[in-house]
Amino acid sequence: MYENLAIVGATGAVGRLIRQLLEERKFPYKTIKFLASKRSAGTEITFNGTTHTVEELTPESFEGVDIAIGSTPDEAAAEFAPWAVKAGCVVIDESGYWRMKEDVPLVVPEVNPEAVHNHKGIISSPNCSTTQMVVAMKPLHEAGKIKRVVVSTYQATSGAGVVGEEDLINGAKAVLNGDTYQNKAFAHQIAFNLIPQIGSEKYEGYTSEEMKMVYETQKIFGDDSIKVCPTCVRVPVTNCHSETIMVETERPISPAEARELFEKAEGITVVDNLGAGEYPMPKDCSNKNDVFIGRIRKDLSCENGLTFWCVSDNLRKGAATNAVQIAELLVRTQAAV
Ligand SMILES: NC(=O)C1=CN([C@@H]2O[C@H](COP(=O)(O)OP(=O)(O)OC[C@H]3O[C@@H](n4cnc5c(N)ncnc54)[C@H](OP(=O)(O)O)[C@@H]3O)[C@@H](O)[C@H]2O)C=CC1
Ligand SMILES: N[C@@H](CC(=O)OP(=O)(O)O)C(=O)O
Repeated sequence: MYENLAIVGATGAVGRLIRQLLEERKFPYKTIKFLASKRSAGTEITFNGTTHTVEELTPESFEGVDIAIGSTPDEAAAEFAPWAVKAGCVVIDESGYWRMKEDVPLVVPEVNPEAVHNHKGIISSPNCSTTQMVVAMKPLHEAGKIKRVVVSTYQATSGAGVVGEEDLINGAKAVLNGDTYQNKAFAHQIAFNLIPQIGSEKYEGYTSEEMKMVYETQKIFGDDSIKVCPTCVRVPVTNCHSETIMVETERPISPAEARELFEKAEGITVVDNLGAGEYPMPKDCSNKNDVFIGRIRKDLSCENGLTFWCVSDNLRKGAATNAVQIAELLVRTQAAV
């Protein structure tokens, strides 16, 4: 039975939303505890009308816990997940640390729900830019087999956590007032600027964020032959990642067919009327769980190419919503046994 929960990293940007989503979606539970680092231990959180004290994460935190949803930095996830598994708990982890490990399913419920059953205690939720892209790719891949993807991202500052959000707001105020501002999350000023680097230098001139989009996409589809060419850019938008996605398929898919496939797909909302100025924009997609798609058109440079615009709330579908959906999948599957 999955009825005793722990939320690890409960005070962070993603953790806050996980709490909100569990309330919104009336997630069933008997007990719940909220864990964070020593810094936040002792602070109070109200959840479903009850006040809880945040506890410091320790090896003993998982006694009697059935599911832990973790949204901590990689180093903390590397440490706590084995403690939880040892205590008999299933971990759903948001961090990058476990995603590419063997025996750790990387799950997006709209794309590869069956993978959830292959876990040995740890299930990973993908990188936020990858998640929205694979949700969009899924119906096209099923219909026409995607061979190649060229993607450019426009990533919001909330992707870098609470301090990323602060760097945009406080940095913008400082620029407007002619003051100096010391960034906490970014290497360069983000207000009134674009930064074409997310993560560290990783492989052949690609960053770690970009290589996550390559490797995680292949793992989720179970197909290493899908080629992905990503460019990840940080933009001065507080929330929601946007992407231009160009796919090349084995058989041609017309824009009309793609629209129909997107409209039928789970977790996708189409907003696509260029003449009327209607397309997804971060300000409209924030606080929503779906992946939004617009500007669907033929790629004029490629025989079987299709291109479109895709926006999704990186903290929701890119992180918290996806993790809570995985937990719901576990609960549903258990109920069905
Ligand atoms: N933001 C996004 O769009 C996405 C984020 N993710 C991943 O989710 C994870 C969390 O990201 P985000 O919420 O943005 O980050 P935040 O920095 O906003 O939050 C981090 C959380 O982890 C806790 N924490 C940090 N160090 C430790 C530790 N040593 N032991 C216990 N708890 C610790 C913090 O607690 P305290 O308050 O005590 O510091 C806080 O609750 C990261 O791995 C990130 O890569 C994944 C997809 C998208
Ligand atoms: N790096 C992403 C968010 C994130 O945390 O990704 P990951 O969980 O793969 O480190 C961003 O900054 O937008």
